[in-house]
Amino acid sequence: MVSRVIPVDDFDLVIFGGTGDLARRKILPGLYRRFCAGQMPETARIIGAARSEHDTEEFRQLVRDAIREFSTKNTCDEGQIGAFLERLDYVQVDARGSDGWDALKEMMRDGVVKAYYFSVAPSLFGDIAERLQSYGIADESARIVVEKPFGRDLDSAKKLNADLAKHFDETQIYRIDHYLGKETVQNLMAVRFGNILFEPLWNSQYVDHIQITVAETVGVGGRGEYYDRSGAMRDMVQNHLMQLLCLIAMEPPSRFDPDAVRDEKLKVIRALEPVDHHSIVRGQYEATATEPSYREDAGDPRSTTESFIALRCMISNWRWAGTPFFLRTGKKLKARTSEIAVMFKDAPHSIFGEEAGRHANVLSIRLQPNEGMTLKVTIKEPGPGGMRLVDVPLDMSFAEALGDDAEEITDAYERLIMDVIRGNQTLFMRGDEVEAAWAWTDPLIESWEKRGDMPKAYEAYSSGPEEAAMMLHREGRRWREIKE
Ligand SMILES: NC(=O)C1=CN([C@@H]2O[C@H](COP(=O)(O)OP(=O)(O)OC[C@H]3O[C@@H](n4cnc5c(N)ncnc54)[C@H](OP(=O)(O)O)[C@@H]3O)[C@@H](O)[C@H]2O)C=CC1
Ligand SMILES: O=C1O[C@H](COP(=O)(O)O)[C@@H](O)[C@H](O)[C@H]1O
Repeated sequence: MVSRVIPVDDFDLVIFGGTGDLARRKILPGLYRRFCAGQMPETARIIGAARSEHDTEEFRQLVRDAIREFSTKNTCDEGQIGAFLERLDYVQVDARGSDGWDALKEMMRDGVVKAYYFSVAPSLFGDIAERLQSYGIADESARIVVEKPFGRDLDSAKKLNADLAKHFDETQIYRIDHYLGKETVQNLMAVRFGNILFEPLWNSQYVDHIQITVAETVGVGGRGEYYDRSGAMRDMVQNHLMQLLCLIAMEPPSRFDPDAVRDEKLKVIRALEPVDHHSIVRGQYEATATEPSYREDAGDPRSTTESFIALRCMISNWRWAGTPFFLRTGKKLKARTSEIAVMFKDAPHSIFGEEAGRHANVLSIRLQPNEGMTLKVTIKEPGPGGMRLVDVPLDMSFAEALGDDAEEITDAYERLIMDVIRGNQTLFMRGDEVEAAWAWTDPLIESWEKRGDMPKAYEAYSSGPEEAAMMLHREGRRWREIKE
Protein backbone atom coordinates (compact mmCIF):
# COMPACT_ATOMS: atom_id res chain seq x y z
CA MET A 1 0.00 0.00 0.00
CA VAL A 2 1.48 3.36 -0.96
CA SER A 3 0.42 6.41 1.03
CA ARG A 4 0.12 9.70 -0.77
CA VAL A 5 1.89 12.73 0.64
CA ILE A 6 0.29 15.91 -0.60
CA PRO A 7 2.55 18.94 -0.16
CA VAL A 8 1.02 21.82 1.73
CA ASP A 9 1.05 25.44 0.58
CA ASP A 10 4.15 27.52 1.13
CA PHE A 11 4.33 28.81 4.70
CA ASP A 12 6.20 30.79 7.33
CA LEU A 13 5.79 29.07 10.70
CA VAL A 14 6.94 30.95 13.78
CA ILE A 15 7.45 28.85 16.90
CA PHE A 16 7.29 31.02 20.00
CA GLY A 17 9.20 28.97 22.56
CA GLY A 18 11.33 27.47 19.78
CA THR A 19 14.09 26.67 22.26
CA GLY A 20 11.78 25.00 24.80
CA ASP A 21 11.18 21.38 25.72
CA LEU A 22 8.07 20.81 23.61
CA ALA A 23 9.62 22.41 20.53
CA ARG A 24 12.75 20.29 20.86
CA ARG A 25 11.01 17.02 21.68
CA LYS A 26 7.97 17.12 19.41
CA ILE A 27 7.45 20.12 17.15
CA LEU A 28 10.83 20.44 15.42
CA PRO A 29 11.53 16.70 14.97
CA GLY A 30 7.95 16.39 13.65
CA LEU A 31 8.51 19.14 11.10
CA TYR A 32 11.75 17.47 10.09
CA ARG A 33 9.87 14.24 9.37
CA ARG A 34 7.33 16.10 7.23
CA PHE A 35 10.26 17.62 5.36
CA CYS A 36 11.73 14.14 4.78
CA ALA A 37 8.32 12.90 3.62
CA GLY A 38 8.28 15.61 0.96
CA GLN A 39 5.31 17.45 2.41
CA MET A 40 7.06 20.78 2.85
CA PRO A 41 7.33 23.07 -0.14
CA GLU A 42 10.84 24.08 -1.24
CA THR A 43 10.61 27.57 0.18
CA ALA A 44 8.72 26.93 3.45
CA ARG A 45 10.38 28.48 6.49
CA ILE A 46 10.40 27.86 10.22
CA ILE A 47 11.36 30.67 12.55
CA GLY A 48 12.26 29.93 16.14
CA ALA A 49 11.37 32.78 18.50
CA ALA A 50 12.33 32.84 22.15
CA ARG A 51 13.69 35.06 24.88
CA SER A 52 17.31 33.89 24.93
CA GLU A 53 19.99 35.19 22.62
CA HIS A 54 21.04 32.87 19.76
CA ASP A 55 22.19 33.47 16.24
CA THR A 56 20.68 31.38 13.48
CA GLU A 57 23.62 28.95 13.46
CA GLU A 58 23.27 28.28 17.19
CA PHE A 59 19.54 27.70 16.79
CA ARG A 60 20.15 25.30 13.90
CA GLN A 61 22.64 23.39 16.06
CA LEU A 62 20.02 23.16 18.83
CA VAL A 63 17.55 21.76 16.32
CA ARG A 64 20.10 19.32 14.89
CA ASP A 65 20.72 17.99 18.42
CA ALA A 66 16.96 17.76 19.05
CA ILE A 67 16.38 15.78 15.85
CA ARG A 68 19.17 13.36 16.72
CA GLU A 69 17.84 12.90 20.23
CA PHE A 70 14.10 12.80 19.64
CA SER A 71 13.42 11.80 16.05
CA THR A 72 12.84 8.13 16.74
CA LYS A 73 11.51 7.19 13.32
CA ASN A 74 14.44 8.85 11.64
CA THR A 75 14.64 7.74 8.04
CA CYS A 76 16.82 10.59 6.85
CA ASP A 77 20.53 11.07 6.61
CA GLU A 78 22.74 13.91 7.76
CA GLY A 79 22.42 15.48 4.31
CA GLN A 80 18.70 15.79 4.75
CA ILE A 81 19.07 17.18 8.23
CA GLY A 82 21.36 19.81 6.73
CA ALA A 83 18.82 20.63 4.01
CA PHE A 84 16.06 20.91 6.62
CA LEU A 85 18.13 23.22 8.81
CA GLU A 86 18.52 25.60 5.87
CA ARG A 87 14.82 26.39 6.31
CA LEU A 88 15.34 27.58 9.88
CA ASP A 89 15.86 31.08 11.23
CA TYR A 90 15.85 32.49 14.72
CA VAL A 91 14.67 35.73 16.26
CA GLN A 92 15.09 36.84 19.86
CA VAL A 93 11.71 38.12 21.04
CA ASP A 94 10.36 39.20 24.38
CA ALA A 95 6.70 38.21 24.61
CA ARG A 96 6.12 40.81 27.31
CA GLY A 97 8.20 43.65 25.90
CA SER A 98 9.09 45.29 22.60
CA ASP A 99 12.36 43.51 21.78
CA GLY A 100 12.44 41.57 18.57
CA TRP A 101 8.96 42.27 17.18
CA ASP A 102 10.07 44.64 14.40
CA ALA A 103 12.74 42.14 13.40
CA LEU A 104 10.14 39.38 13.28
CA LYS A 105 7.87 41.50 11.12
CA GLU A 106 10.74 42.07 8.70
CA MET A 107 11.28 38.33 8.38
CA MET A 108 7.68 37.45 7.46
CA ARG A 109 6.87 37.07 3.78
CA ASP A 110 3.69 38.17 2.01
CA GLY A 111 1.61 35.73 0.02
CA VAL A 112 2.35 32.61 2.09
CA VAL A 113 0.47 30.94 4.94
CA LYS A 114 1.48 32.52 8.23
CA ALA A 115 1.24 30.32 11.31
CA TYR A 116 2.28 31.17 14.87
CA TYR A 117 2.75 28.32 17.32
CA PHE A 118 2.46 29.48 20.96
CA SER A 119 4.72 26.87 22.58
CA VAL A 120 5.20 29.00 25.68
CA ALA A 121 3.55 29.23 29.09
CA PRO A 122 -0.20 30.00 28.73
CA SER A 123 0.33 33.22 30.72
CA LEU A 124 2.09 34.58 27.59
CA PHE A 125 -0.64 33.69 25.07
CA GLY A 126 -2.50 37.00 25.43
CA ASP A 127 0.72 39.07 25.24
CA ILE A 128 1.86 37.36 22.06
CA ALA A 129 -1.58 37.58 20.42
CA GLU A 130 -1.74 41.28 21.23
CA ARG A 131 1.73 42.00 19.82
CA LEU A 132 1.16 40.02 16.63
CA GLN A 133 -1.67 42.45 15.90
CA SER A 134 -0.19 45.68 17.21
CA TYR A 135 3.04 45.17 15.22
CA GLY A 136 1.00 44.27 12.13
CA ILE A 137 2.60 40.83 11.85
CA ALA A 138 -0.54 38.71 11.53
CA ASP A 139 -3.11 39.31 8.80
CA GLU A 140 -6.67 37.97 8.76
CA SER A 141 -5.59 34.70 7.20
CA ALA A 142 -2.89 34.03 9.83
CA ARG A 143 -3.32 31.10 12.22
CA ILE A 144 -2.31 30.75 15.83
CA VAL A 145 -1.72 27.41 17.53
CA VAL A 146 -2.17 27.29 21.28
CA GLU A 147 -0.91 24.58 23.59
CA LYS A 148 -2.49 23.00 26.61
CA PRO A 149 -3.32 23.56 29.37
CA PHE A 150 -6.10 25.80 28.09
CA GLY A 151 -6.97 27.26 31.47
CA ARG A 152 -7.24 25.44 34.80
CA ASP A 153 -10.98 25.94 35.25
CA LEU A 154 -13.95 27.47 33.46
CA ASP A 155 -13.18 31.05 34.48
CA SER A 156 -9.54 30.98 33.35
CA ALA A 157 -10.48 29.23 30.08
CA LYS A 158 -13.12 31.90 29.41
CA LYS A 159 -10.56 34.61 30.06
CA LEU A 160 -8.04 32.97 27.73
CA ASN A 161 -10.69 32.62 25.02
CA ALA A 162 -11.67 36.26 25.48
CA ASP A 163 -8.01 37.42 25.34
CA LEU A 164 -7.42 35.56 22.09
CA ALA A 165 -10.76 36.66 20.64
CA LYS A 166 -9.71 40.32 21.02
CA HIS A 167 -7.10 39.74 18.31
CA PHE A 168 -8.08 36.64 16.35
CA ASP A 169 -11.25 35.19 14.91
CA GLU A 170 -12.21 31.66 16.09
CA THR A 171 -11.43 30.36 12.58
CA GLN A 172 -7.81 31.41 13.13
CA ILE A 173 -7.36 29.71 16.52
CA TYR A 174 -6.05 26.12 16.66
CA ARG A 175 -6.22 24.68 20.22
CA ILE A 176 -4.06 21.60 20.25
CA ASP A 177 -5.07 18.35 21.88
CA HIS A 178 -2.42 16.00 20.57
CA TYR A 179 -4.61 12.94 21.21
CA LEU A 180 -6.80 14.09 18.32
CA GLY A 181 -3.77 13.80 16.04
CA LYS A 182 -3.10 10.16 16.88
CA GLU A 183 -3.56 7.78 13.96
CA THR A 184 -6.04 5.49 15.70
CA VAL A 185 -8.21 8.36 16.88
CA GLN A 186 -8.91 9.31 13.30
CA ASN A 187 -9.33 5.66 12.46
CA LEU A 188 -12.00 5.50 15.09
CA MET A 189 -14.07 7.91 13.01
CA ALA A 190 -13.24 5.99 9.84
CA VAL A 191 -14.34 2.71 11.43
CA ARG A 192 -17.51 4.15 12.94
CA PHE A 193 -18.67 6.18 9.99
CA GLY A 194 -17.03 4.40 7.05
CA ASN A 195 -18.58 0.98 7.75
CA ILE A 196 -22.20 -0.07 8.01
CA LEU A 197 -21.20 -2.83 10.41
CA PHE A 198 -20.78 -1.02 13.71
CA GLU A 199 -23.13 1.95 13.78
CA PRO A 200 -26.39 -0.05 14.18
CA LEU A 201 -24.91 -1.64 17.32
CA TRP A 202 -23.41 1.56 18.68
CA ASN A 203 -25.95 2.33 21.41
CA SER A 204 -27.16 1.27 24.83
CA GLN A 205 -29.29 -1.53 23.43
CA TYR A 206 -26.16 -3.45 22.42
CA VAL A 207 -23.29 -1.87 24.32
CA ASP A 208 -23.00 -2.87 27.97
CA HIS A 209 -20.34 -0.32 28.80
CA ILE A 210 -17.26 1.41 27.40
CA GLN A 211 -13.81 1.62 28.99
CA ILE A 212 -11.28 4.30 28.10
CA THR A 213 -7.83 3.72 29.56
CA VAL A 214 -4.75 5.89 29.18
CA ALA A 215 -2.07 4.26 31.31
CA GLU A 216 1.48 5.55 31.57
CA THR A 217 4.53 3.96 33.16
CA VAL A 218 6.30 7.27 33.71
CA GLY A 219 5.93 9.21 36.93
CA VAL A 220 5.79 12.98 37.24
CA GLY A 221 9.44 13.49 38.13
CA GLY A 222 10.81 16.55 36.36
CA ARG A 223 7.32 18.04 35.86
CA GLY A 224 6.30 17.67 39.50
CA GLU A 225 5.67 21.33 40.10
CA TYR A 226 3.35 21.76 37.11
CA TYR A 227 1.66 18.41 37.66
CA ASP A 228 0.95 18.95 41.33
CA ARG A 229 -1.13 22.01 40.43
CA SER A 230 -3.08 19.98 37.86
CA GLY A 231 -3.43 16.32 38.72
CA ALA A 232 -4.71 13.61 36.41
CA MET A 233 -8.14 15.23 36.11
CA ARG A 234 -6.90 18.53 34.70
CA ASP A 235 -3.84 17.12 32.92
CA MET A 236 -5.52 14.22 31.10
CA VAL A 237 -9.27 13.81 31.68
CA GLN A 238 -10.50 17.33 30.93
CA ASN A 239 -8.82 17.20 27.53
CA HIS A 240 -7.52 13.90 26.12
CA LEU A 241 -9.95 11.43 27.71
CA MET A 242 -12.94 13.67 27.15
CA GLN A 243 -12.02 14.05 23.50
CA LEU A 244 -11.84 10.27 23.15
CA LEU A 245 -15.18 9.96 24.92
CA CYS A 246 -16.70 12.48 22.53
CA LEU A 247 -15.49 10.66 19.43
CA ILE A 248 -16.80 7.33 20.70
CA ALA A 249 -20.15 8.71 21.83
CA MET A 250 -21.03 11.42 19.31
CA GLU A 251 -23.75 11.21 16.70
CA PRO A 252 -22.60 10.91 13.08
CA PRO A 253 -21.73 14.42 11.87
CA SER A 254 -23.28 15.36 8.55
CA ARG A 255 -19.84 15.91 7.04
CA PHE A 256 -16.23 15.43 8.09
CA ASP A 257 -15.74 19.14 8.47
CA PRO A 258 -14.60 21.17 11.46
CA ASP A 259 -17.86 22.61 12.71
CA ALA A 260 -19.99 19.55 11.94
CA VAL A 261 -17.62 17.33 13.97
CA ARG A 262 -17.14 19.83 16.78
CA ASP A 263 -20.86 20.51 17.09
CA GLU A 264 -21.45 16.81 17.71
CA LYS A 265 -18.61 16.55 20.24
CA LEU A 266 -19.98 19.55 22.08
CA LYS A 267 -23.39 17.90 22.39
CA VAL A 268 -21.78 14.91 24.08
CA ILE A 269 -19.95 17.06 26.63
CA ARG A 270 -23.14 18.96 27.40
CA ALA A 271 -25.02 15.68 27.87
CA LEU A 272 -22.55 14.35 30.45
CA GLU A 273 -24.21 13.94 33.84
CA PRO A 274 -22.52 15.21 36.99
CA VAL A 275 -20.48 12.46 38.65
CA ASP A 276 -21.02 11.82 42.34
CA HIS A 277 -18.11 10.99 44.64
CA HIS A 278 -18.93 7.24 44.78
CA SER A 279 -18.13 7.12 41.08
CA ILE A 280 -14.68 8.71 41.32
CA VAL A 281 -11.50 7.05 42.59
CA ARG A 282 -8.34 9.12 42.89
CA GLY A 283 -4.93 7.70 43.69
CA GLN A 284 -1.27 8.52 44.29
CA TYR A 285 1.62 6.15 43.56
CA GLU A 286 3.78 4.93 46.40
CA ALA A 287 7.56 4.76 46.56
CA THR A 288 9.37 1.64 45.39
CA ALA A 289 12.65 0.42 46.88
CA THR A 290 14.52 2.62 44.42
CA GLU A 291 12.08 5.27 43.24
CA PRO A 292 10.34 8.13 45.02
CA SER A 293 6.65 8.33 45.81
CA TYR A 294 4.31 10.76 44.06
CA ARG A 295 4.57 13.16 46.99
CA GLU A 296 8.36 13.11 46.82
CA ASP A 297 8.24 13.69 43.05
CA ALA A 298 5.80 16.55 43.59
CA GLY A 299 7.97 18.04 46.33
CA ASP A 300 5.04 18.24 48.75
CA PRO A 301 4.79 15.65 51.54
CA ARG A 302 1.12 16.56 52.08
CA SER A 303 0.03 16.80 48.45
CA THR A 304 -3.54 15.69 47.80
CA THR A 305 -3.18 15.81 44.01
CA GLU A 306 -4.07 12.62 42.14
CA SER A 307 -1.63 10.81 39.86
CA PHE A 308 -4.44 8.36 39.02
CA ILE A 309 -8.14 8.80 38.47
CA ALA A 310 -11.01 6.51 37.52
CA LEU A 311 -14.54 7.76 36.86
CA ARG A 312 -17.89 6.29 35.99
CA CYS A 313 -19.68 8.67 33.63
CA MET A 314 -23.17 8.64 32.17
CA ILE A 315 -24.41 10.44 29.08
CA SER A 316 -28.00 11.67 29.15
CA ASN A 317 -29.25 11.09 25.66
CA TRP A 318 -31.31 8.51 23.78
CA ARG A 319 -28.30 6.68 22.38
CA TRP A 320 -26.44 6.16 25.65
CA ALA A 321 -28.97 6.23 28.50
CA GLY A 322 -28.03 3.31 30.78
CA THR A 323 -24.55 2.63 29.34
CA PRO A 324 -21.74 3.66 31.69
CA PHE A 325 -18.47 5.03 30.34
CA PHE A 326 -15.53 4.18 32.59
CA LEU A 327 -12.50 6.42 32.23
CA ARG A 328 -9.15 5.82 33.89
CA THR A 329 -5.71 7.31 33.56
CA GLY A 330 -2.62 7.39 35.70
CA LYS A 331 1.12 7.59 36.06
CA LYS A 332 3.42 4.73 37.07
CA LEU A 333 0.97 2.04 36.07
CA LYS A 334 1.73 -1.49 34.98
CA ALA A 335 2.21 -0.75 31.27
CA ARG A 336 2.07 2.09 28.80
CA THR A 337 -1.13 1.57 26.94
CA SER A 338 -4.05 3.61 25.65
CA GLU A 339 -7.16 1.76 24.68
CA ILE A 340 -10.86 2.26 24.11
CA ALA A 341 -12.84 -0.93 24.68
CA VAL A 342 -16.45 -1.21 23.57
CA MET A 343 -17.90 -4.03 25.66
CA PHE A 344 -20.99 -5.39 23.93
CA LYS A 345 -23.82 -7.16 25.74
CA ASP A 346 -24.24 -10.92 25.77
CA ALA A 347 -26.43 -12.41 23.05
CA PRO A 348 -30.02 -12.25 24.36
CA HIS A 349 -30.47 -16.02 24.31
CA SER A 350 -27.94 -18.85 23.99
CA ILE A 351 -29.02 -21.71 21.77
CA PHE A 352 -26.03 -23.67 23.04
CA GLY A 353 -27.19 -24.13 26.60
CA GLU A 354 -25.72 -23.05 29.94
CA GLU A 355 -22.56 -25.15 29.60
CA ALA A 356 -21.42 -23.10 26.57
CA GLY A 357 -20.90 -20.20 28.98
CA ARG A 358 -21.52 -16.55 28.38
CA HIS A 359 -19.73 -14.77 25.57
CA ALA A 360 -19.76 -11.12 24.65
CA ASN A 361 -18.08 -9.29 21.81
CA VAL A 362 -15.46 -6.69 22.62
CA LEU A 363 -14.09 -4.11 20.19
CA SER A 364 -10.73 -2.91 21.40
CA ILE A 365 -9.29 0.18 19.78
CA ARG A 366 -5.59 0.55 20.63
CA LEU A 367 -4.14 4.03 20.44
CA GLN A 368 -0.66 3.05 21.57
CA PRO A 369 1.48 1.07 21.40
CA ASN A 370 0.74 -1.33 18.50
CA GLU A 371 -1.96 0.89 17.01
CA GLY A 372 -4.83 -1.19 15.76
CA MET A 373 -8.19 -2.76 16.51
CA THR A 374 -9.25 -6.15 17.75
CA LEU A 375 -12.76 -7.56 17.68
CA LYS A 376 -13.28 -10.45 20.05
CA VAL A 377 -15.75 -12.88 18.50
CA THR A 378 -17.10 -16.23 19.60
CA ILE A 379 -16.55 -19.31 17.44
CA LYS A 380 -16.74 -23.05 17.79
CA GLU A 381 -13.69 -24.59 19.38
CA PRO A 382 -11.93 -26.53 16.62
CA GLY A 383 -11.98 -30.32 16.81
CA PRO A 384 -14.45 -33.11 17.34
CA GLY A 385 -15.39 -32.15 20.91
CA GLY A 386 -18.94 -31.04 20.07
CA MET A 387 -20.35 -27.54 20.19
CA ARG A 388 -17.93 -25.86 22.58
CA LEU A 389 -17.47 -22.12 22.20
CA VAL A 390 -14.28 -20.07 22.43
CA ASP A 391 -13.49 -16.39 22.04
CA VAL A 392 -10.89 -15.46 19.44
CA PRO A 393 -9.59 -12.09 18.30
CA LEU A 394 -10.11 -10.74 14.82
CA ASP A 395 -6.99 -8.66 14.93
CA MET A 396 -6.05 -5.74 12.77
CA SER A 397 -2.71 -4.28 13.63
CA PHE A 398 -2.12 -1.18 11.53
CA ALA A 399 1.56 -2.06 11.27
CA GLU A 400 0.72 -5.42 9.70
CA ALA A 401 -2.12 -4.12 7.57
CA LEU A 402 -0.03 -1.28 6.18
CA GLY A 403 3.16 -3.30 5.74
CA ASP A 404 6.09 -1.07 4.80
CA ASP A 405 3.91 2.00 5.11
CA ALA A 406 3.54 1.46 8.87
CA GLU A 407 6.78 3.42 9.24
CA GLU A 408 4.89 6.25 7.65
CA ILE A 409 2.30 6.50 10.45
CA THR A 410 2.80 10.11 11.38
CA ASP A 411 3.21 11.37 14.90
CA ALA A 412 0.30 13.41 16.28
CA TYR A 413 2.17 16.72 16.33
CA GLU A 414 3.39 16.56 12.75
CA ARG A 415 -0.06 15.66 11.47
CA LEU A 416 -1.67 18.51 13.41
CA ILE A 417 0.86 21.11 12.30
CA MET A 418 0.26 20.16 8.67
CA ASP A 419 -3.49 20.55 9.32
CA VAL A 420 -2.81 24.08 10.59
CA ILE A 421 -0.99 24.94 7.39
CA ARG A 422 -3.84 23.43 5.37
CA GLY A 423 -6.31 25.48 7.42
CA ASN A 424 -8.24 22.44 8.65
CA GLN A 425 -9.60 22.83 12.21
CA THR A 426 -11.39 19.46 12.44
CA LEU A 427 -8.88 17.96 14.86
CA PHE A 428 -8.61 21.05 17.05
CA MET A 429 -10.81 22.05 19.96
CA ARG A 430 -13.21 24.92 19.57
CA GLY A 431 -13.46 27.50 22.34
CA ASP A 432 -16.97 26.45 23.39
CA GLU A 433 -15.88 22.79 23.61
CA VAL A 434 -13.06 23.64 25.98
CA GLU A 435 -15.37 25.73 28.13
CA ALA A 436 -18.01 22.99 28.23
CA ALA A 437 -15.37 20.47 29.29
CA TRP A 438 -14.31 22.71 32.19
CA ALA A 439 -17.95 23.33 33.10
CA TRP A 440 -18.29 19.56 33.61
CA THR A 441 -14.97 19.00 35.43
CA ASP A 442 -15.05 22.04 37.75
CA PRO A 443 -17.86 20.80 40.03
CA LEU A 444 -16.22 17.37 40.37
CA ILE A 445 -12.95 18.92 41.47
CA GLU A 446 -14.73 21.39 43.77
CA SER A 447 -16.68 18.54 45.32
CA TRP A 448 -13.65 16.46 46.32
CA GLU A 449 -11.83 19.57 47.47
CA LYS A 450 -14.80 20.59 49.64
CA ARG A 451 -15.14 17.08 51.05
CA GLY A 452 -11.40 16.93 51.74
CA ASP A 453 -11.19 13.56 49.96
CA MET A 454 -7.74 12.05 50.08
CA PRO A 455 -6.34 10.09 47.12
CA LYS A 456 -5.83 6.35 47.76
CA ALA A 457 -2.28 5.06 47.75
CA TYR A 458 -1.40 2.58 45.01
CA GLU A 459 1.62 0.46 44.40
CA ALA A 460 3.81 1.85 41.62
CA TYR A 461 3.59 -0.20 38.38
CA SER A 462 0.31 -1.78 39.44
CA SER A 463 -3.18 -1.29 37.95
CA GLY A 464 -3.96 1.57 40.34
CA PRO A 465 -5.81 1.61 43.64
CA GLU A 466 -7.90 -1.39 44.68
CA GLU A 467 -10.90 0.95 45.03
CA ALA A 468 -10.93 1.49 41.26
CA ALA A 469 -11.36 -2.25 40.73
CA MET A 470 -14.07 -2.30 43.43
CA MET A 471 -16.01 0.45 41.66
CA LEU A 472 -16.62 -1.95 38.76
CA HIS A 473 -16.88 -5.14 40.85
CA ARG A 474 -19.83 -3.62 42.72
CA GLU A 475 -21.84 -3.78 39.52
CA GLY A 476 -20.50 -7.08 38.22
CA ARG A 477 -18.02 -5.59 35.77
CA ARG A 478 -14.24 -5.56 35.64
CA TRP A 479 -11.54 -3.43 34.11
CA ARG A 480 -9.58 -4.80 31.21
CA GLU A 481 -6.05 -5.73 32.07
CA ILE A 482 -3.49 -2.99 31.61
CA LYS A 483 -0.95 -4.55 29.28
CA GLU A 484 1.01 -3.64 26.18
N1 LIG B 1 6.87 19.96 27.34
C1 LIG B 1 5.83 19.17 27.13
O1 LIG B 1 5.92 17.93 27.08
C2 LIG B 1 4.48 19.75 26.95
C3 LIG B 1 4.29 21.12 26.96
N2 LIG B 1 3.05 21.65 26.75
C4 LIG B 1 2.83 23.09 26.77
O2 LIG B 1 3.71 23.71 25.81
C5 LIG B 1 4.10 24.99 26.26
C6 LIG B 1 5.64 25.04 26.29
O3 LIG B 1 6.10 24.08 27.21
P1 LIG B 1 7.64 23.69 27.32
O4 LIG B 1 8.29 23.67 26.00
O5 LIG B 1 7.67 22.49 28.16
O6 LIG B 1 8.22 24.92 28.16
P2 LIG B 1 9.75 25.35 28.38
O7 LIG B 1 9.80 26.01 29.69
O8 LIG B 1 10.66 24.22 28.11
O9 LIG B 1 10.00 26.42 27.23
C7 LIG B 1 9.44 27.70 27.28
C8 LIG B 1 9.82 28.49 26.06
O10 LIG B 1 9.23 29.77 26.18
C9 LIG B 1 10.21 30.75 25.94
N3 LIG B 1 9.90 31.96 26.69
C10 LIG B 1 9.73 32.07 28.04
N4 LIG B 1 9.46 33.34 28.37
C11 LIG B 1 9.45 34.05 27.21
C12 LIG B 1 9.25 35.41 26.90
N5 LIG B 1 8.97 36.32 27.83
N6 LIG B 1 9.32 35.76 25.62
C13 LIG B 1 9.57 34.87 24.64
N7 LIG B 1 9.79 33.58 24.87
C14 LIG B 1 9.73 33.16 26.15
C15 LIG B 1 11.48 30.12 26.41
O11 LIG B 1 12.56 30.81 25.82
P3 LIG B 1 14.04 30.81 26.46
O12 LIG B 1 14.43 29.37 26.57
O13 LIG B 1 14.82 31.52 25.50
O14 LIG B 1 13.88 31.46 27.80
C16 LIG B 1 11.32 28.71 25.91
O15 LIG B 1 11.66 28.63 24.54
C17 LIG B 1 3.43 25.18 27.62
O16 LIG B 1 2.20 25.83 27.41
C18 LIG B 1 3.17 23.76 28.09
O17 LIG B 1 2.10 23.69 28.97
C19 LIG B 1 1.96 20.84 26.49
C20 LIG B 1 2.09 19.49 26.47
C21 LIG B 1 3.34 18.81 26.73
O1 LIG C 1 -0.65 16.01 27.58
C1 LIG C 1 -0.07 15.14 28.18
O2 LIG C 1 0.12 13.93 27.60
C2 LIG C 1 1.15 13.07 28.04
C3 LIG C 1 0.83 11.69 27.44
O3 LIG C 1 0.88 11.77 26.04
P1 LIG C 1 1.23 10.48 25.18
O4 LIG C 1 1.07 10.93 23.78
O5 LIG C 1 2.63 10.10 25.54
O6 LIG C 1 0.26 9.43 25.59
C4 LIG C 1 1.23 13.01 29.54
O7 LIG C 1 2.39 12.28 29.93
C5 LIG C 1 1.33 14.41 30.11
O8 LIG C 1 1.31 14.35 31.53
C6 LIG C 1 0.20 15.27 29.62
O9 LIG C 1 0.44 16.61 29.98
